[in-house]
Amino acid sequence: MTQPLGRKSVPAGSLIGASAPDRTGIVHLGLGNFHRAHGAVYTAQAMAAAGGDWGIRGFAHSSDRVVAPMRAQDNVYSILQLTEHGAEAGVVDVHRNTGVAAQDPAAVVDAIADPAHRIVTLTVSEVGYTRDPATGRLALDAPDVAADLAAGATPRTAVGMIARGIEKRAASGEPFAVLSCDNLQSSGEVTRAVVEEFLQAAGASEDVLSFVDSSVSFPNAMVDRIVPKTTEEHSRRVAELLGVEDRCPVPAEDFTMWVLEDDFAGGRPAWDLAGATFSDELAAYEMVKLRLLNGSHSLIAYLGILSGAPTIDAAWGQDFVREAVLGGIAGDYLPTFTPPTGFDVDAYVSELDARWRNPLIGHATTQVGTDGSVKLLQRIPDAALFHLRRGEVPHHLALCTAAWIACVAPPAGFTPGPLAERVVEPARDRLAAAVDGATTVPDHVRRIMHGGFFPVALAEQDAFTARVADLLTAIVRGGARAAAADVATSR
Ligand SMILES: NC(=O)c1ccc[n+]([C@@H]2O[C@H](COP(=O)([O-])OP(=O)(O)OC[C@H]3O[C@@H](n4cnc5c(N)ncnc54)[C@H](O)[C@@H]3O)[C@@H](O)[C@H]2O)c1
Ligand SMILES: O=P(O)(O)OC[C@@H](O)[C@@H](O)[C@H](O)[C@H](O)CO
Repeated sequence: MTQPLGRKSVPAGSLIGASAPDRTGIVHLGLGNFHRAHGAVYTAQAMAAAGGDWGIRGFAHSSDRVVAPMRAQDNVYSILQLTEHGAEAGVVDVHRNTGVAAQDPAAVVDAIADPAHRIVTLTVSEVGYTRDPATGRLALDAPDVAADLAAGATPRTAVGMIARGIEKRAASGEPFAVLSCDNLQSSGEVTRAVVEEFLQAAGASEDVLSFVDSSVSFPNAMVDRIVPKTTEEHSRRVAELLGVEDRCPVPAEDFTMWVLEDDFAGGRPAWDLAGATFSDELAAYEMVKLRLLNGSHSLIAYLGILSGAPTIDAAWGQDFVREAVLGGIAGDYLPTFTPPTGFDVDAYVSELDARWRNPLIGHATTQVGTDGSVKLLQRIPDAALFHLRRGEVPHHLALCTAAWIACVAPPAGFTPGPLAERVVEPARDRLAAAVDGATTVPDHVRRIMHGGFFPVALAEQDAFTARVADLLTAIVRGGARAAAADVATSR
C-alpha cells in the first residue's frame, strides 16, 4: 500500500527547490497543469536559492478538478518529468492556499487587494482575456463581461476580478505586478489594456486609474514547457518512482524556458537564479515561441486530428505533417521576425523536433486544438499579413486555417472524424450559424473570414480567403494529406 502524498510524507530527497513559508506573496489565477509545472517550479527553486515570502495563493477558475485533490494532500503535488530516456519525479510545495474563483470570487478580489501580495500571475488560457477577436479589445458586449461591469456585480471573469481587486487595493497604494503566463503576443500589454478598458467601462475613479498607471506593472513574458493533461497512468508512475499516492501529479517534458521583462512594481522572487531569463527583447522571444512552437503546434494538431492521430508525437511521425510544418517554419514564420540577439533559432527548431517526437508526453492533438478560434489569433493573422502585404500567399498558414475550419466548422457533407468531434471550440455555434446556407466551399470560407472570427485586416485579404478555400476543398476531396501535398508544390 502506498502512502498518500502530503506535507508529512514528501519522500526524502524528492523536494524540488524549497517549501514556501506560510506567508503568501503571489496570487495565481488559473490553477491548472501549466502553472504547476512552470511558474510554481521556478518559484520553488528561486526560494531555495534566495528565500522570500513567495508562497502562492492559487485559484482555479471554475472547476475543483485540481483544487480538491490538492487540498486533500496539503496542496503538495509531484511533477512527473517525461524524457525520451525515461521518467523522474519530484515534489513541489509552494501553494499555501487554494480555491475555486467561481465558488468564491470575493476571495479572489480580496487576495488581489491584500498588500501582502506583490504579484498576480495568470494562466487563464487565451479565452480568459475575454477579447473581441476582430478588434483585440475587451469584449464589452460578451455576456460575462457585461455582467461583471454592472455596478455592485460579483465578477466572474478573470479581467473583472483583477480590475475589482485593483479598485479595492488602490486605497492602500501598495504597488504590485500582474504577470500573464499565457501564450499571448505582448502578454503584459494585452493584460494591461483589457484591465484598463474594464476599469474605464466600469467608471472607475481617477484615483484608481492613476494607481494603475503609477503602481501596477504588467511585464511581458514568454513561457515554454509542454505540459499535457494528467492521466491515471501518471499517478501510477509517480507511485512507482516515489512510493506515494499522488491524485494530481503534473506530467511535463524536461525542457523549460521563461523569459520576462524585469518590471515588477512590488518586487519578485529570484526567478533568475532558478533559470529564468530577464530581457528587454520580449517581443522577439514571444515571436519565436508563439510562431515556431505554438503556430506549428496548431498545424500539427489539426492535420493530426484530420488524419486520425490522437497525439502530437503520432501526428509528427507522419511525413506529410513534418514536411508541412517544417515548410511553414522556414517559409511562412521565420521571415516574419528578427530573433532575439544571440538566439540560436536553428537549435530551437531542432529541439522542437525532439520535443514533438517524445513518445512519453502523449500530448493530445485535441488538447492543442482546443479553443482554436482564440488561439489562432496569436498564431496566424500577423504573420499572414506580413506576407500578404508583400503580395505573397502564406500557404502553410492558409493550410492551418483550412484544417481548423475542417475540424470545427466542416462544410456540408464533410465529416472530419471522431477526434474532431472532441475538440472543444467555444465558437462552434457561432461558426455553424455563420456558414448556415453556404452553397460552396469558397462561400463557406468567405462567411467565416468575414464573420468576425479574424481581424478585419486579414478578412480583407481575398488572396488568403481564396487559398484557404482551395485547401479546404482539397481536404474535403482527399483529406489532410492531399491538402499538404498541394501546399508542398505551391512554391
Ligand atoms: N500546457 C502547456 O503546455 C502550456 C505551455 C505554455 C503556456 N500554457 C498556457 O497556460 C494556459 C493553461 O494551460 P494548462 O495546461 O494549465 O491548462 P489547464 O486546463 O490545466 O488549466 C487551465 C486553467 O485556466 C483556467 N481557465 C480556463 N478558461 C478560463 C476562463 N475563461 N477564464 C479564466 N480562467 C480560465 C482553468 O480554470 C484552469 O485553471 C494555456 O492556455 C496557455 O496559455 C500552457
Ligand atoms: O496552451 P495552449 O492551449 O495555448 O496551446 C497548446 C500548446 O500549443 C501549448 O500548450 C504548448 O504545449 C506550450 O505552449 C509549450 O510551451
